[in-house]
Amino acid sequence: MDAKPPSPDAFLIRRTMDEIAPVADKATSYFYALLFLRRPDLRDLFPAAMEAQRDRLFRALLAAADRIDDPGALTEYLAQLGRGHRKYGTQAHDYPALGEALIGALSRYASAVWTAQTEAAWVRAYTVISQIMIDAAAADEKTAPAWWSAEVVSNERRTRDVAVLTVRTDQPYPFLAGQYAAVETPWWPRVWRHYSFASAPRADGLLTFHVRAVPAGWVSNALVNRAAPGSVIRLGPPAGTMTVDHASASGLLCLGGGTGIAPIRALVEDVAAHGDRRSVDIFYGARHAADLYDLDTLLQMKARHPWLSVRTVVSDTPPDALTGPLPDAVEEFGPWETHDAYLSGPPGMIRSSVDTLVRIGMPSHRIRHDLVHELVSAAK
Ligand SMILES: NC(=O)C1=CN([C@@H]2O[C@H](COP(=O)(O)OP(=O)(O)OC[C@H]3O[C@@H](n4cnc5c(N)ncnc54)[C@H](O)[C@@H]3O)[C@@H](O)[C@H]2O)C=CC1
Repeated sequence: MDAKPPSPDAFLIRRTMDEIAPVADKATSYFYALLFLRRPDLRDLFPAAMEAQRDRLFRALLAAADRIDDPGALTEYLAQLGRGHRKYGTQAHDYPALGEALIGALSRYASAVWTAQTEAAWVRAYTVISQIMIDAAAADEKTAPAWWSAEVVSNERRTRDVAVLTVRTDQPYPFLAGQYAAVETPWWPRVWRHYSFASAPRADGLLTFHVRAVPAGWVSNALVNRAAPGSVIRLGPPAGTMTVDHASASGLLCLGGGTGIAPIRALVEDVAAHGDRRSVDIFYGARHAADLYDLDTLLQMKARHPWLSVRTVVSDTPPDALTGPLPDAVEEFGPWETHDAYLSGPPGMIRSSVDTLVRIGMPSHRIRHDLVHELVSAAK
């Protein structure tokens, strides 16, 4: 395969990132120190405890710069990021200060490769990045609120640490099955975490999330253990590209690990609602059989829909059915060349599932999942 050589700017940007990688922690701290020194007022847009936020913004900027040679992917990623930043209260005039802090941190921690050309390449990249974000936010402002208030309707405990939360938004919330939203609780102001919708859009407008309370997970523990009917949380705009292409007739191969089963369930409802009757094969993975908290619902769906198959894969204890890593089980039942794959679960599962599927011949453009770095924060 002929990989296109990077543009001169992309080459300089990648070289800076390679230099920064081993000292990314220090560069991140310095980035925020510079930012708050120059614009103390921006401190209020961030959570009180910065450890939770730490490198998210800095990493998002680096991820964007890394796509500078791929305008399609760059625009899609940044437009979503720009819209998503409205809920933090970010204004167009805040972007120059962010750019200065970014370049200040990079020039200090990548000093070995920093030249006037490198700086010029970063200035050009940041100008493109910030303009796409600003434009997307401005366009979104015309049609959508910066965030939605949502009242908890029910909090149903499924296992010791997994809860199903149902909420009602104050205004209509348009989204697609397979997408996710950032969620903020009243107990941890300005700390946002991503959760996938566990059902397709419903006639009653209610939204559902599956949340596992993970150790040291502020938002997840608050949602599982404190959110009760009447609690009000905030939601950012819908995001994510793991949605069904209804123009295609291909079967869907769905891998859901742990609470990653939530959007898979939404996809099944979406296929059913469109009357597509495409084959949908679900592999539902968990560490222990007792963690397959949503199996009953999936089996009920299977009883209604002859085109749906559901297989469970338990990795850490010997069950009566399939054992071992989720991707291996999928390989056993292949080939899947005529399917589109939908992957949802822990980052490690997504990475190894992509590797397995590509290895057994599935073209990578048929594999859908959301950005792993976004989902890492989803776990907390
Ligand atoms: N749209 C998405 O991609 C969504 C992702 N998630 C993420 O899914 C995760 C769910 O966590 P838990 O319920 O605690 O699941 P878990 O950690 O108990 O694992 C669930 C499944 O993934 C497999 N797995 C875990 N690590 C793996 C690895 N490195 N390689 C191969 N397989 C691996 C396990 O064997 C099991 O089958 C969270 O990180 C959450 O952020 C949750 C909802 C939606």
